[in-house]
Amino acid sequence: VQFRQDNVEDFYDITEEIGSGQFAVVRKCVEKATNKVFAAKFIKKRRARSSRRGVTKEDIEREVNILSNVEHDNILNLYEVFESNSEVVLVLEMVAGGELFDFLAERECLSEAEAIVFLNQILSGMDYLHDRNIAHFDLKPENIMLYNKCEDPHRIKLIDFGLAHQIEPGKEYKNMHGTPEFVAPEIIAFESIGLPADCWSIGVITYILLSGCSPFLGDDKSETFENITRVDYDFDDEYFDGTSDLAKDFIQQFLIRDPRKRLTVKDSLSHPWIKGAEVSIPSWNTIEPVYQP
Ligand SMILES: Nc1cc2c(nn1)-c1ccccc1CC2
Repeated sequence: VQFRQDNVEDFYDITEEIGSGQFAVVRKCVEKATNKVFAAKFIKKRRARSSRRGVTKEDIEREVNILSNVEHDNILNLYEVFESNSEVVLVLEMVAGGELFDFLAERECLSEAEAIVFLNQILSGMDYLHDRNIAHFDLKPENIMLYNKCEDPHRIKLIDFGLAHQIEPGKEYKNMHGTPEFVAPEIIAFESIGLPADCWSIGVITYILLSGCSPFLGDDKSETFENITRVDYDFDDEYFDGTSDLAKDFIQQFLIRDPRKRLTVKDSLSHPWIKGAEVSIPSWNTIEPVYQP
């Protein structure tokens, strides 16, 4: 995908803000020629090498390259890219169902059946990425968007590949990034990191989906890091009383200190909790669909 040097406003009507990150703002936009709705992600370019603000051209190109070379139903699609001297604009597929984070906040926690409907899609998208040695490195409920609110069962898309990297097998990769609550111990220890870091985050996300609680969250960042480094978490009966042993085993196999011993995405698809699930989502207007994953 080439970076168009035209002005994005000549081709899209830019409207309300629908999201924002550290150096990016996402606005709803309508393509003038087709009246189709997209999401425009405006990324501030870093001006000087020494500056801490904005994103380097190299990091922006990495995100664009990854998005341009992936195509999966659960990964947000990139349509085109515009560049001006101060920013790069990614024209992305519009998803209007909001973050899984907010969906969960309204419900406090999900039934195992509902969590499995989401996890099947998260694991499917992550299996596609990991097959291509692409690590997301920022998996969290805020970066999982619902396609739309009214659909049932809910379809999701993985978004924000700003920290994603293609990991060359055998090559060492180290970096300190991600959101404290969800980062794997090897990231905190500044050891080499790879695909297993995403698997740790999936374990944290599953714990949150089923309980509404965050397993390692402390009163501040350093306490959270302490809890992660010690893998200090438990299944408090107050929140996990009705949770099946299979679900707890699924989580436990991701939250393992040694990345080499951690469950891979591919293996997790065969875990009895995911594989064995006869998932049916009660929906008011149709007979009960029974899903055989
Ligand atoms: N960092 C973010 C953040 C967001 C998005 N993308 N990247 C997004 C993409 C498509 C539709 C809506 C959004 C809003 C949140």
